[in-house]
Amino acid sequence: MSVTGVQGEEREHYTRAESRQIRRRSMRLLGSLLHPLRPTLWLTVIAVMLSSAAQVAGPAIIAYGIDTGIPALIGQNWWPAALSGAAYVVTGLVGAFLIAVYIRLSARISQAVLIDLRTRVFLHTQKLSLEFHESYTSGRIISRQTSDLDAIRELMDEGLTLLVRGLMYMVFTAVMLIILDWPSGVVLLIALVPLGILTRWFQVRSQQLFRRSRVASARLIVQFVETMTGIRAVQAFRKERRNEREFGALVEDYRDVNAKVLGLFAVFNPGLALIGNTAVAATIVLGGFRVVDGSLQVGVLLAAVLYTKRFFDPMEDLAMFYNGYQSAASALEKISGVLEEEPSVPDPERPVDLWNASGRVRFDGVEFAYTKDRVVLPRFDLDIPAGQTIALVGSTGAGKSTLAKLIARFYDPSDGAVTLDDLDLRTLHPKDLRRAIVMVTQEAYLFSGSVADNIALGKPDASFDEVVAAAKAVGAHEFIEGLPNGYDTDVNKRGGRVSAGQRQLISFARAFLANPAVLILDEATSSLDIPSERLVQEGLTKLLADRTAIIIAHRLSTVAIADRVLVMEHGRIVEDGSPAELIGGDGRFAALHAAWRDSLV
Ligand SMILES: Nc1ncnc2c1ncn2[C@@H]1O[C@H](COP(=O)(O)OP(=O)(O)OP(=O)(O)O)[C@@H](O)[C@H]1O
Repeated sequence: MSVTGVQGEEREHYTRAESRQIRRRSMRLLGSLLHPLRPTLWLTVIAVMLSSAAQVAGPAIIAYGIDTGIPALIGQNWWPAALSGAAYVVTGLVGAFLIAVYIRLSARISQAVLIDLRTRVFLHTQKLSLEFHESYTSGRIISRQTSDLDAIRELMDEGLTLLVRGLMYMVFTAVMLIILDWPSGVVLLIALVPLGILTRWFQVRSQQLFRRSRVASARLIVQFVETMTGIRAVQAFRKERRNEREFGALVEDYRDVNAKVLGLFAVFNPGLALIGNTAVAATIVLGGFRVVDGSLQVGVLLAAVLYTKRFFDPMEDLAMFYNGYQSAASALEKISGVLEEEPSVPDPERPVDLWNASGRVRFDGVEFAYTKDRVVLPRFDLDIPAGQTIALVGSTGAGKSTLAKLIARFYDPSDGAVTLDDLDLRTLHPKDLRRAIVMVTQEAYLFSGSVADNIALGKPDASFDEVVAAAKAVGAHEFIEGLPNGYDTDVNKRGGRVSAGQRQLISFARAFLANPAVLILDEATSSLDIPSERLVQEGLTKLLADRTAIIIAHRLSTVAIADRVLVMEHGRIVEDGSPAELIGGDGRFAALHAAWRDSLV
């Protein structure tokens, strides 16, 4: 199984080759993010190194003060003591200044990386084809944009400086200790053995637990987002109790795994303190004997003790860093997977010009399958002359929406070609395609903003008069005038709420303004009341005039305004003719029509 793009994202285990592939992909992404920031990065590293060096100088200066400064003071010589005091203050000040410098620089880097990454993820996911969005849920997209980016932000904001500073500090400290007093250095080296074992133990255990904790928190987000996006269904079907139970189980799982993580720290941190204190004690005892026999100065012993103690200080931070690093690395892996996805409906490299489409649509030997194992539309041909109004009918799952999506090029056929004015849709510039073919979906989605903005989406440079003219044409003007702020009413604010039928009319006005050669309409829910239905029906008639139209008709009243009816069954067109012909015949449509007529009396 491949791990390209978002495939295999939910898997817990990867083969070695797959891990390498994923790691390489996220490193490439990281490299491309950091590349423009190289000068700032170098400055940051230099500032961190210098500040660590300045801090590490402290104990050596103290040793000099005690062993040279104090004896000189007794002999009335103030200079060495004054010098060590001044050196201590100056290194302290320089260290503090450099800390301020690198905090500013690293903040600048982390902001730049995050903004870049956030923008890339947004623009890229927006560009990906419908096929991607139909399978990759919005919960997962939101996870990428929120918790994953947060994990990376946390690492960049604090983790990286912790790591670089901690490591630098440990290396410098060890080197200074060895230079100053090598026997104490040997004690430290011996302490590294249990330290290595403890760290390895922590690393192995924490890797699994941190991964489980991330999976658990991602599940929480997905569950939350899916409940909230489907809140109508949740409340309508009284799913709250079940959701509460499911959410409760997820929270419990998350808590358990976090408790285990804390348990790890409960062993690691005291273990660390034990090793550190033992090393300090050993240094004191060993050094004490050497001070007594005169082979070691007191000041050097004090410095050696300070160095040994300080060596262990950053270790707890490094363990925390490891946690942050793992979260950020896995977040980056997932994000790089999303960014690796290619639109399954790619833009043509050299688009063909299409100015005024007449609206003739043809399917030439088209076959279509969403997944390789199941053909949804077996091979077929279909010719729709310009200006014809087609009603697509058929039972649920027959393939009507699929056929419509092929005309709108939300998907490309698996075989054959869909053409507009004899041009393959795959060769058209997306702008030309969207201008020529417009699909009005069932939900008639309205964006936040005014009614006028929502209508103007059909033609972004439209004047207000054109917006009003479009609304009048489809019969939406009257109800819009009646809204609290007329055309300026915000459709998503309280009071600005519009009914399903009104929403449909707004989307008709939008399509009317766009004035496409081909209009595809996934017809409204049949829940409209009679006056609304009549209103929508009138709007529809105006909208359909002078263009090719394909209507997925759920109401037989809509079929009456069609020139031609296509009846679909199991992905095939089983009947094709004018409404009168089909009603007069003895096929499926005639039966459907008879049943509908009977239901009216
Ligand atoms: N994104 C998808 N991935 C895989 N299969 C799909 C997808 N969308 C639809 N299908 C399948 O394709 C077949 C045709 O579905 P389609 O939505 O075109 O039917 P329809 O006639 O429009 O139905 P309805 O009237 O209920 O909307 C169905 O069997 C459905 O399960």
